[in-house]
Amino acid sequence: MVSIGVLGYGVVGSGVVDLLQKNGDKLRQKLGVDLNVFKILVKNLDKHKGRSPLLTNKAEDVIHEKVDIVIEVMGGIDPAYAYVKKALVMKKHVITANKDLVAAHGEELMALARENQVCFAYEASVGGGIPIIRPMTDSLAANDISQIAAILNGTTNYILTKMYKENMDYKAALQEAQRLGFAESNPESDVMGYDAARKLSILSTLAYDQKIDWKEIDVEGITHIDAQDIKYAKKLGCVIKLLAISKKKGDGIFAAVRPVMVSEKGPFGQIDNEFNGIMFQGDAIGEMMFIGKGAGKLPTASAVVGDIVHIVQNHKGKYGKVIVERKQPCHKWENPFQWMLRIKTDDRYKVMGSISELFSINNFMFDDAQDKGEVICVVEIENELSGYEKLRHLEAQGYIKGIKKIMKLEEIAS
Ligand SMILES: NC(=O)C1=CN([C@@H]2O[C@H](COP(=O)(O)OP(=O)(O)OC[C@H]3O[C@@H](n4cnc5c(N)ncnc54)[C@H](OP(=O)(O)O)[C@@H]3O)[C@@H](O)[C@H]2O)C=CC1
Ligand SMILES: N[C@@H](CC=O)C(=O)O
Repeated sequence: MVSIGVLGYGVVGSGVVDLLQKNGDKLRQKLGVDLNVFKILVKNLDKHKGRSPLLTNKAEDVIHEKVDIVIEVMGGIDPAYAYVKKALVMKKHVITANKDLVAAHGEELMALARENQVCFAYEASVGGGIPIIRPMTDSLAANDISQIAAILNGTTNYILTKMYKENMDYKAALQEAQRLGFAESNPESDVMGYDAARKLSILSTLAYDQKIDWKEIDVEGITHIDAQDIKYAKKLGCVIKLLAISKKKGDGIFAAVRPVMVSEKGPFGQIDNEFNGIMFQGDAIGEMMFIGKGAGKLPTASAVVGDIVHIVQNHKGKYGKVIVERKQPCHKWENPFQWMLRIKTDDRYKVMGSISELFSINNFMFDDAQDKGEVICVVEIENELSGYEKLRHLEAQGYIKGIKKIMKLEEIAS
């Protein structure tokens, strides 16, 4: 029998316990052993009255001599970090879905796991139910990966889908994502793009064999996206997605998280709701995309239970390479792209004149009657640095009250 301690009984923790129960027979047949939940840690026992006799509010009941595998699905850094370290030192295998923890302390915890001859597995920390960590560490290891482009946050993708397809307002869509268990306990992490940046840092570190710190990734969230942006994106045959992109550029690495307008019919344009999509460019495999549910109870539990199976089948403490070399990513997009600009002004004609002088214009698209005080257009940009330089010139003209820009990509060029 394999004894499992679970830290956390929220969306993911309860999903893991339910899934182990639901598919217990099938797992027993596959593995030849029983998977038995020993104890489950929660913060507030009163909240869970009558739900399970295994609940406790004492961590030492879970990180216990009799336990073989500790599953950390509490979230946050404290006390999760201390609990995971304690479990590894006690030579327990550890599985986590906690990207905050993996992005901040992953390398140290992998090294500690190796030292103690146990596994530190984190499949659910990126892409929810999508198997992506093990493909990156094992199956795709023969490739030199040059680029990752991905939708990595289910909550923001759900919000943007609802705003686009059902004209739902941002706040209502966020509340729905919270109700469905997609959002973090502090959803700022989702909507400000930090969650996607953490996941991009985990994937990029594995892809490029150099530590990419999530705090050094250029991040823009979706809080400023409004119904007008969605309306203009639609007019252009586009949909707005929060994309996480990293790519090798000579000796450097570009890494950013941004809302981007992509073609409605393209590979990212069709990934809706809580689904994630992760596209790689490898020298042997070429382009490859993984799509699936990136958030939610059972999809995430599926990845956690997959890690249990992996540990039981291998049991050697080999899982997870330890990356020590650090790399600071650069933030500026170096390929041609377009910006949709929304410029607030009292003097539209002057602004249009200035834009025409500074930029090559693809399209002026505002509606005279509706879009009062705004000039809306799509302009061609050679690279981001030159684009910002031109914006500075535009702002210096004085009759501009504010500029909003959203990147538009025809394709994610390598
Ligand atoms: N939700 C999702 O779709 C996904 C989540 N994840 C990650 O999985 C982890 C868990 O997420 P989720 O299940 O949604 O979170 P929840 O907020 O739903 O659940 C957290 C659980 O941990 C318990 N907990 C939190 N802090 C403590 C503490 N200090 N001491 C004891 N127990 C504590 C809570 O106890 P109590 O119930 O008493 O409050 C609760 O049972 C997070 O790292 C998240 O980022 C990863 C992929 C997808
Ligand atoms: N809050 C996260 C949950 C999964 O990691 C998301 O919305 O993607």
